[in-house]
Amino acid sequence: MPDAPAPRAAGPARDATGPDRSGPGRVVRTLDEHAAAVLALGAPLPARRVPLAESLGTALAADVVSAVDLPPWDSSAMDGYALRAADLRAGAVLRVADDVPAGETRAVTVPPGAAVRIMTGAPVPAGADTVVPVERTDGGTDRVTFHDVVPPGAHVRRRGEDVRAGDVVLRAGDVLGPAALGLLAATGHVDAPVHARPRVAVVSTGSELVTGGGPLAHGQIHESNGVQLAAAARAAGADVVDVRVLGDDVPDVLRVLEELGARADVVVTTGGVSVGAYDVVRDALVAGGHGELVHVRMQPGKPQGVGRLPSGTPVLSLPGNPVSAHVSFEVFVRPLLRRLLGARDVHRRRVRATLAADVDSPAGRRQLLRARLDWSGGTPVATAVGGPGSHLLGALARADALVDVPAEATHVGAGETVTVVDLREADA
Ligand SMILES: Nc1nc2c(c(=O)[nH]1)N[C@H]1C(S)=C(S)[C@@H](COP(=O)(O)OP(=O)(O)OC[C@H]3O[C@@H](n4cnc5c(N)ncnc54)[C@H](O)[C@@H]3O)O[C@H]1N2
Ligand code: MOO
Repeated sequence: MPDAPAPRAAGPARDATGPDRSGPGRVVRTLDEHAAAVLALGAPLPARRVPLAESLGTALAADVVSAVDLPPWDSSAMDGYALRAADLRAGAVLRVADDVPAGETRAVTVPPGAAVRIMTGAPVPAGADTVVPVERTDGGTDRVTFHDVVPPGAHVRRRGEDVRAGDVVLRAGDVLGPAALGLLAATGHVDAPVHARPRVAVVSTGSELVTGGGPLAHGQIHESNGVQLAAAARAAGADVVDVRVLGDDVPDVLRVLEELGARADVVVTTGGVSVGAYDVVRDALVAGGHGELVHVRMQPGKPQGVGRLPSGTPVLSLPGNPVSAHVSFEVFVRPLLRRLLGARDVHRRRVRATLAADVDSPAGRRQLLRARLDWSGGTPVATAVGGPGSHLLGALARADALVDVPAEATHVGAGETVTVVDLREADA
């Protein structure tokens, strides 16, 4: 994430088996160091032309030029009468010489001393420079009486006043939202040169996980991270090609990871990366020689795995706690997906906000605290929801922001200014 402290000059430290229980042999990194390491795993995917209807949320691989002027000709902004401004006076009565609906392709001219009935979006006839809305007239069809005047040039949209043929209307790296797609269509395009969407496979691990609803035995829980991460990947612009839920079986996890690696651009796993006896993703990454285990100095999201599968596909192993998985996706996976997608800006918007109430934070770990942002006043106000527990999914679902508490801070007081990551999806 931006606004970060500079990475340490020295190489990554190896963590001793100390009181933080991060585990022997783990690489210790700051959030920014790990985010940079993950981002370095990918580059924008190849470009192709994709129909506009399938391009929402993709990023342009090249600048796009307009084929036409917008508007393409002088057009009326109102239903009414087109005429020469010189002929308009309050109380004037003019002959209605013609009728121009939208879609009229005849070249119509308004004679001096006459008016042409015109509809919104229709071409303004030659000779006319002004449109009088129908409400300011008697609405006549043979002869029309003008109740009052409008300024010369009123309600005429000039050819090319919005976009000119040859203008670059969108740039490489722009992510296509609804308005951008509308602009592409209006400027004569039926498809767009965009980078491929990253193909993402999601793997949840844990013998306690149950899919498909139904009653739970003691010790079981409904699987949720797979659903959550797949949705987050789609919201980031990715294609989710597979979602698997696996038990705590190392050979099985290893086999599935390698299989998915051949079909995906990124494999995301959740669970089993900590220091427990059955942390199978950790063991599969080590057994397959596919990656390293990392202790990131953050909360939530401390245990992480990262590497490459035999196909070369990056594998990102997030912790199993639902809030940890979600926040880890936000700060590590999403920027990589945005990079593969070719987006110019891979990071979420960060804003300065006022903290509504005191919060505490662990020393030495950068905390990303779930919060709601109130934008109703001048400066946004951030209210933490649910506290720091990384199991608090109910609170996560109410949050729309992350308060970024620096690693060295152990307390931030009400009224202090904090940096906040805005999690709301932009309209691209
Ligand atoms: N002795 C230590 N224990 C733990 C440490 C530590 O340093 N020393 N770190 C803790 C931290 S911090 C985290 S985060 C977790 C991460 O552990 P894992 O990645 O191995 O995750 P699991 O143990 O598999 O699961 C944790 C938690 O999340 C639930 N879970 C897992 N997957 C799903 C899913 N797909 N859907 C819903 N919920 C899921 C799981 O049932 C557990 O409750 O380790 C701490 N422990
Ligand atoms: O680092 Mo864990 O992700 O705090 O719960």
